[in-house]
Amino acid sequence: MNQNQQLFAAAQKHIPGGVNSPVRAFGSVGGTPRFFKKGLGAYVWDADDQRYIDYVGSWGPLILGHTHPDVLEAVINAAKNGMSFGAPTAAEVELADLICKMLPSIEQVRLVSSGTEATMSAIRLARGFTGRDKLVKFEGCYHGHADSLLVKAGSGLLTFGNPSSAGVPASVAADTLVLPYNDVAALEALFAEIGEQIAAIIVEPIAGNMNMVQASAEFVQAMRKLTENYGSVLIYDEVMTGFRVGLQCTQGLHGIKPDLTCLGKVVGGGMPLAAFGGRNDIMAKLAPLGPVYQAGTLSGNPVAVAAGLATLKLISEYGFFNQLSIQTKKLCDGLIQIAKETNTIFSTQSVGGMFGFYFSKNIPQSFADVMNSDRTKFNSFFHGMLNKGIYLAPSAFEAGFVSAAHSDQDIIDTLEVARLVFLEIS
Ligand SMILES: N[C@H](C=O)CCC(=O)O
Repeated sequence: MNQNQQLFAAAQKHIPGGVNSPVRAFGSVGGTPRFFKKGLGAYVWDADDQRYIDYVGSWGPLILGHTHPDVLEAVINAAKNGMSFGAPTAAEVELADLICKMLPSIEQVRLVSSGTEATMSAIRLARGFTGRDKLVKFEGCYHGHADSLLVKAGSGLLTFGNPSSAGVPASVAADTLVLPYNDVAALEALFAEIGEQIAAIIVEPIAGNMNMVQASAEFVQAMRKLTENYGSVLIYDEVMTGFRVGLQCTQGLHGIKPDLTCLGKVVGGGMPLAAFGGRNDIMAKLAPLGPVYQAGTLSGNPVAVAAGLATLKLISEYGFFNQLSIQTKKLCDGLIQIAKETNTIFSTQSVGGMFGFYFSKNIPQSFADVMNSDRTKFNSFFHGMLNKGIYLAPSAFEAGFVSAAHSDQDIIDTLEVARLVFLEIS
């Protein structure tokens, strides 16, 4: 047994499934998860000292690559002054100001510790604000693991083939109404029927938890118009896309202002930090100002805030997203070219530093399209790449990420490996 195998066996003794989050377990692709011991720039090293070019980036946060020197320095300096106070700090005021400056839809923001906390709190707030219970979500979207959101969800639930979790009371799930993604007619019909009862729509505006599916312009406009007309709250879950697809996130690309936005991943620079924020009148309902309770001992943790601030400052530098988009597109264009040359049915797309690839002729527009892609082929591709030093997400239902640390040579090396693997599996 190699080190990864030994560690996985040992891990299963005291950690359920040997992992602290299900998607890490290589569930649908099979095989042994890699246990990482080091990350630097675009690379990670596993317990057997195998180096990989990393396109997972801790599932999205590491837009600058692993252990960026400025982020590291900020974290070390902050930690030296205290790991946690459970009290306000100047740095969290600076981060809140910066977020509000970068995203015009956010007038007030609250910092939390995970994406799940952000979405869970945003939904409670939307319900408290509207006095309504019903929530609309879309099939294949994953908004963290709060009870009311584990209904027909993507990410690890899809990976393990169980899109609605056990342990969620039917009474809780009953208020979550699930519609197909990008289906304007279904959305209009639901609002026409019970629009006055709907507290909120929550959506991944670019769904990264069923691989990568983009909301159409018509769908975005319909969500905005219907929520405005019926007094419901539009929640953009930009935990994955926030500061990843562009400096003003997906909402900037869509040219709309959601009522509430959830952020995570990049905003915390690789540390446990997330946020939710939006309109003043809605945020004013939060305790201690209003009746909606939300709290957290580690919320606004100074070390995490330092990582977030350092990261947001670096990605705000002129040309950052332009360069990141070019690099990500180079990868996708290269893959398409190789797929053509090897007669592989394949499609791919990218926005900013986020990409999806599918063993299907056309880029998926819905959950059903993703389900119809050739996932057996995905698994073979994944393992072929992994064995040759390229680390992709171990699931056909997760997006990929390019960081500023991925060099031209890294992309060239990745494409060379992809060519070999396409030939192997075609
Ligand atoms: N898709 C998930 C979050 O974005 C992947 C991370 C996890 O569930 O551990």
